[in-house]
Amino acid sequence: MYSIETKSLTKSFGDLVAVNDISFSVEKGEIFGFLGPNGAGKSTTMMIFTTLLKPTNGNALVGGFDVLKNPKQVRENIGFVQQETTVDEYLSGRENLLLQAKLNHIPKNEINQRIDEVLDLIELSDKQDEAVVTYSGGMRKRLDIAGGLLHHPRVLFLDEPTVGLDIQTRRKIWQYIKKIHTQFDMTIFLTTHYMEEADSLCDRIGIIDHGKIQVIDTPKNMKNDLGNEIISLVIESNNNSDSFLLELKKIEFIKKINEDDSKLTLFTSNGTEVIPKIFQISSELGIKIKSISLTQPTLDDVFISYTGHEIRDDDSKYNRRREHAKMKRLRQ
Ligand SMILES: Nc1ncnc2c1ncn2[C@@H]1O[C@H](COP(=O)(O)OP(=O)(O)OP(=O)(O)O)[C@@H](O)[C@H]1O
Repeated sequence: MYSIETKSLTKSFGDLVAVNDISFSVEKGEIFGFLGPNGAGKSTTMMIFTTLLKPTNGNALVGGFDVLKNPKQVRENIGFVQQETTVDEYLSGRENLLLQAKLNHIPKNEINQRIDEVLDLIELSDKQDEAVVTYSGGMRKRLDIAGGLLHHPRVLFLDEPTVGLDIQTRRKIWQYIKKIHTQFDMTIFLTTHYMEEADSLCDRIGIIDHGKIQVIDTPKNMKNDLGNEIISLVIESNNNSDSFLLELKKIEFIKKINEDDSKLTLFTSNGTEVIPKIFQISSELGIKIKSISLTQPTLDDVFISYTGHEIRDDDSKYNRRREHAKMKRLRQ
């Protein structure tokens, strides 16, 4: 049983194809993550799933409902926690949730009990009567997430749930997301550009770049597919560099080689066998090895192997995102 199914989904803004013919499904109860850099098409896809944008082509079913034909039913079955916090700073935490409960048409006699339940879950009961202006960034995010849970959605959408937060707060939020997932037994679809977040939270990850899905798999399988070891090699280039690369490609156990100028990354299933062979070939061809190291693959390596570039995780993103979101709102 799928919570999200999409086929040939495409979204263009003028000449720009932000989401380019993507098809995939998310199983009921899964935590599924879209991992990709700025501008990859993550938020656009999520906005289509949450009925805030219409696709140019293709379609999607969310919670079994068609986003184009049954948008109201889709909205009743989902929670959407946007990247920007939507809480009102001058209201208390509880007042914010009351407002959210009314917007979600939660029956009056259930409101207080549901608010108590989510406040307890995200451990904000003690601070519920304080104005949000006094809350830290992490507490505001928790309150935002709580607001998305009040109507007990079947599918929860989290757009970059920890962007702009420090690493300790980020890890705390991951714990809350895991707790919510278990307690509410819901499907979670999240977007992130943090490798560690995708690795820690997601059952499966879709790597998205330039509007296209490059691969979908479990983090573990993705890493295993690269081989269990990585040899990073920096050489002093000379006329034999091309032959050196050709010879390396012939070595048994090497699954893939990425080249970045004089830096070579070799994905292998048996580093200890491969390293002596590298030294042998380099001495035969007169190639000087400046450095060599053997490590275990990370999700960063997986990302590079599928996209050919790093995810560019820079701190300026948060402000850029705010500008971006403002632009989106203005254009709608
Ligand atoms: N309303 C819009 N009008 C025009 N272009 C848009 C609009 N929304 C998004 N885009 C463009 O579509 C592309 C994908 O944007 P999207 O926000 O989906 O990316 P993303 O992966 O979520 O990255 P980011 O985290 O930077 O938002 C980008 O090039 C973006 O500039």
